Amino acid sequence: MITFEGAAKHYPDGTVAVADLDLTVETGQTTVFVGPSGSGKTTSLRMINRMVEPTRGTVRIDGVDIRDRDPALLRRGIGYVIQQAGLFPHRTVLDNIATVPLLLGTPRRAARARAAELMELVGLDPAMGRRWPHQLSGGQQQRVGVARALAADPPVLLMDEPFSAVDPVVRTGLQDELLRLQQELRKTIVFVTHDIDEAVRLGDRIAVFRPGGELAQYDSPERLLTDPADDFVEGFVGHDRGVRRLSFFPARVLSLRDDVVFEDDLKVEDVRHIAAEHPWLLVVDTERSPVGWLSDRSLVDVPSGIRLSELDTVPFGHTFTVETDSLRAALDSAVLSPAGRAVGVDVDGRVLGVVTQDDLGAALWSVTE
Ligand SMILES: Nc1ncnc2c1ncn2[C@@H]1O[C@H](COP(=O)(O)OP(=O)(O)OP(=O)(O)O)[C@@H](O)[C@H]1O
Repeated sequence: MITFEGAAKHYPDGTVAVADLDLTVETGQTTVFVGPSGSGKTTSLRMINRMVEPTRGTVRIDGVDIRDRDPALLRRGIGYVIQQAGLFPHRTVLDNIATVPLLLGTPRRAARARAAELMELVGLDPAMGRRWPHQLSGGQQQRVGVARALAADPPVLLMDEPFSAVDPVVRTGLQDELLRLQQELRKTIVFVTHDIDEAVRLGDRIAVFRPGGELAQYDSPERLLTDPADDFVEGFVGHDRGVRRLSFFPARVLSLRDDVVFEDDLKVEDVRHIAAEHPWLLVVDTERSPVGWLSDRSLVDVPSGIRLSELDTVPFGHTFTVETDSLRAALDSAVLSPAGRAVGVDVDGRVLGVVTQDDLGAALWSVTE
């Protein structure tokens, strides 16, 4: 447990970087510091490993005032990951990861073996260990940064905007990887970001900072979206927080219909009676992978005997996974679908059914009211 007790940082020029911070970071959880630029997130984070000394107040780790700890020893128990990884350019990837164990006197062979294991843990091919940092993509470098921070197996991990320099797709992949790692490792993570979506995705608890280094709200992601403490937090979490909240409700509450789903070896006359009542039919192959949408109008002039596989279909858009996705993913799937309907699949990508906008609307009202 990390506790800030009235911790403040004032600079001689009068800047109040952090004002009287009282906050407890729970062991084994991910706590996210989020807020606009200059609101004191990084300063607060760096108080934890004594890179910044508070001008007032106290920071404790497991009850011990960190001023009573030797900074070098303290930092051995605290991994630190920064934006753009901060790798040593003239060391191979493997030696970058092995930096701390080597400093602590671990024999080179053992340190490199451990580094190779860590590469696998963060989703990198250990064969990349012989490369130089500049020979990796930005996302791969961030993974190396995470592996390096984990090398001494510290109970605490500080992450300062670690994923902000990579593109959104890579960023989502890195977030997924961190969620997976955290399931396994249960470190005490403090993560700084500007991005409320990232905070909601990764945080067990979120601390929202406001300009002037004040804590505006400290809550679970769901509480933050449901019940923002004031106008500042409401503005910061965004006026679309209603839609964001849907990420906390599972898509499996939806009722899916499969009476409009047809395998593509059927003939047009087998489906005409359904098409008379439904504007869109979903065609799947014999493995139940989605093929595309057929509109009722597109069947009008098609002679009998033609198989569905011979017809042009409209792209099915993107699917949602019923067991693991949220209502937000289902809504997204419906909104982006040319048919205005969401396609629900199982974890192997087989179609379980479709959800119409009416069904979706009814489910949204019932869970969020
Ligand atoms: N050495 C310093 N001297 C004076 N002011 C400083 C110093 N270091 C930081 N500050 C100020 O303290 C405030 C908080 O900075 P901090 O880096 O903690 O903010 P942040 O929320 O992490 O911002 P960002 O998201 O832009 O990184 C800022 O106004 C910054 O300019």
